[in-house]
Amino acid sequence: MCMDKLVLLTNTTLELLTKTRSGETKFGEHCKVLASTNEIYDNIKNLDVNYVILGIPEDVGVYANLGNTGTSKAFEATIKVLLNIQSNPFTHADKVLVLGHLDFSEEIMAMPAFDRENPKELKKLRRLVDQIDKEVSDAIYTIVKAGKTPIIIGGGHNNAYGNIKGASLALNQSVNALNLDAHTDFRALEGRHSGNGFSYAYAEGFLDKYFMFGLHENYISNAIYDSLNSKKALNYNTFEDLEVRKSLSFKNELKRALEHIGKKPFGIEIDCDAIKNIPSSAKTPSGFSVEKARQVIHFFGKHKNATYLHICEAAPKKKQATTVGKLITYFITDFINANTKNE
Ligand SMILES: N=CN[C@@H](CCC(=O)O)C(=O)O
Repeated sequence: MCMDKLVLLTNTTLELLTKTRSGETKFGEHCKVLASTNEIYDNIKNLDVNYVILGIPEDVGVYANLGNTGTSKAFEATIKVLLNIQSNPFTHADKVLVLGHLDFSEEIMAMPAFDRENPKELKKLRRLVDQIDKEVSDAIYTIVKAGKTPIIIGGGHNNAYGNIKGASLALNQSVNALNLDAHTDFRALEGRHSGNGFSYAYAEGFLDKYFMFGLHENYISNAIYDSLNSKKALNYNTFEDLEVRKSLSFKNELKRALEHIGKKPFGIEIDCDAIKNIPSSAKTPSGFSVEKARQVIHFFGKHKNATYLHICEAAPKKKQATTVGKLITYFITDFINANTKNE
C-alpha cells in the first residue's frame, strides 16, 4: 500500500479547474479531495464517499502493443469537464473522492528509446508495463479494501490487469469482468501490453468469468476463437450479431451477460474503441452509439456486485479533448447514478 506514484488532486488545482458561476453549484465545489497521502488507506476508508476517481494517464501498454499512443491524455480532459458539470441530486458529487492520478511520466519518457521492431527490446519495453501493473493493482487494492468503488480513467486497456488483480486481492477471491470492447484483449502471454490484460489476469487466477460484449468479428483470431468457444469461463457476443445482422437482441444479451458475470463481484470495463468514431488507440468508423454504451454502464452499474468502472483507450488530440472529456464524464455520472440507487 505504498502508492508512491500517486499524485493527489490538490485543493488548489480543484479550485483552479472549477469555474464557478453565481446561482449554480459545480461538481468541483462538492466533491472531496485528500490533503495528504499519509495514512491513505485510513483516510479513504473514513471519508464519507462511495466512489474514488483515479486517473492512469499512460500509453506505455498501448505502445508495447504496437498501437497508437495518446491514451495518456484522457484523464486530464475528463477532469476538466467533470469538475464543471452541475452538482445536483443526479450527479452525487458529495459521494465522490477525486483522488488524483498515478504518475507514469518516467515510464512514458523511457518508452520511445525502445525499438519495438526488435524482439529483445520489445520484451524489455513490455517489462515497463509490469511495473505499471504493480502500481495500478496496489492502488485498486487500497481503494477496494477501504470499501469504496474505484472509477478508473485510463490509460490503455493493459490496466484491466491491475484493476482485476487489485480488486481480487482486496476481496480475497477471484472476480468477474464485463468488457464492452471491439477486441477480446485475451491475447497470448507474450509479455504485458494492452491486448492481454484479461488473459494474464485469467492465467494468474484473479479473473474468473469474463464476458466480452460486442466483439468485432474481423479482429477475432482463430486461436482466440477456439479459446472463446472452449473455456466455460469465457462468454461473448459480437457487434455484428447485435447491431448489423440483429440476430441477437441487445436487451436479452445484457441479461445473458449479467447471468454470466453477476453472481460475484465484477468489474465493468469500457474500451472506447467499441464506440463509433471516438478518438482511441484503435478508432473505428463502425461501433456502438454513445447511448448504447451509456445503457451498458447503467445496466451493469446498478447491480450490487459492480465493483469498479474502468474507462480506457480514449486518445484525444488537443482539439478533441473537450468532447472526449464530456463523453467520459457522461459514463462516470451514468455509473454513479445507477450504482447509488443500490444503497
Ligand atoms: N486494447 C486493445 N487491444 C487490441 C488492439 C487492436 C488494434 O490496435 O487494432 C488488440 O490487441 O487486439
